[in-house]
Amino acid sequence: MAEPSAPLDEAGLLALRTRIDAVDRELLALLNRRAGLAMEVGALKKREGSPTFRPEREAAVIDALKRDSAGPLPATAIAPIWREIMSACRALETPTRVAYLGPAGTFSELAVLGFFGSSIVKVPCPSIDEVFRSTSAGAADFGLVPIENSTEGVIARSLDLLLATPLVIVGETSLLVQHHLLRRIDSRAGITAVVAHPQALAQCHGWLSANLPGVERRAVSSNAEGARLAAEDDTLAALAGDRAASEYGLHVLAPAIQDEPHNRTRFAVVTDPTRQTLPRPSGHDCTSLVVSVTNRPGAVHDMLVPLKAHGVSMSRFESRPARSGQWEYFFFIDLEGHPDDPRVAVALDELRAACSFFKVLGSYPVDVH
Ligand SMILES: O=C(O)C(=O)C[C@]1(C(=O)O)C=C[C@@H](O)C=C1
Repeated sequence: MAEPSAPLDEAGLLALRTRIDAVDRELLALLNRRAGLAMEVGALKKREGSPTFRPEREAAVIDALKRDSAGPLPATAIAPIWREIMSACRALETPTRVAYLGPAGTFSELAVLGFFGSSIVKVPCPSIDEVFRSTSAGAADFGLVPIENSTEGVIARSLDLLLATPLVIVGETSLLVQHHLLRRIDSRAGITAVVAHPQALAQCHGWLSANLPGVERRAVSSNAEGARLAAEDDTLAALAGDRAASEYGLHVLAPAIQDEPHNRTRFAVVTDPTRQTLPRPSGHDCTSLVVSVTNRPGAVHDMLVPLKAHGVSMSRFESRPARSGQWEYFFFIDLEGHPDDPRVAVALDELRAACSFFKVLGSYPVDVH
């Protein structure tokens, strides 16, 4: 039996809440003062034809506040609070339109809200190709696409489009991705098919084999689309996250059934470099490239020598077949640093000289949590 709780000190509670109300009024006045200053920045930028969104500035603001915070707010609470504040301030300057793999309720949408905050114009798209197309055509200022998953590896279509289109990466963000088994009725009996994006079906392969053997796995364009279908058909179950469950009113039959509990997806934020300025150094940056070398012994080793020689660290090295039929590969490389740093610039120049193909996909602030 639980201990009977002590009677609440009503007077003490009221006094504390009155003080919280007073602090909230102060915060509101300060936030409005901040918003006014952001509007002045916006007017200045408009006069100079300069874009509103400055990811390196936002990353630096958050980094500095996390460093200087005296607590007791945990450092992890700082980034989401200030992302929202800056999102609202940015929206007063100009609306930011962001394309992503929709519909409502996808992990991509969650990543968009985490990165840009909620004061944006959402442009949900039916495919990754459409995200690139909308951003290239100027229907969106930015696009957000998944590029790799910690369980399943690269998202090939995103990498192929980064290679093939002139869009550049200006930011990154990552999400812990938990898939639940969702259904309109609260029972596992009579499920004829599990519908989800192929990546989610793959990430839950072990659980589905053990718990729903023989049930069809049907690939659809997104997990949210699967949830939408499951909301209309009682014979279907979907694999999707909390947001899709609440968006489509589905029961969680089994929570977090992905085979890898720490399943993370990394997303890239892309833009058209003719419409937006590229991020300047934030102090903690990543440069992404795609390169190819002629197929000869030692070629990959030689290509990487300049990085070691100039002390530039590599945080990712991924190969994709070049589809030439010659066993040639494209290598997707992430380096630590920004080309404004002379060490990185020299390493990049030497690397370029050692490659038969070389393209910088973008330099951007490392994800801040
Ligand atoms: O500093 C700027 O350039 C601003 O426009 C202000 C501000 C902010 O709210 O702090 C808003 C948008 C930018 O992306 C960066 C920062």
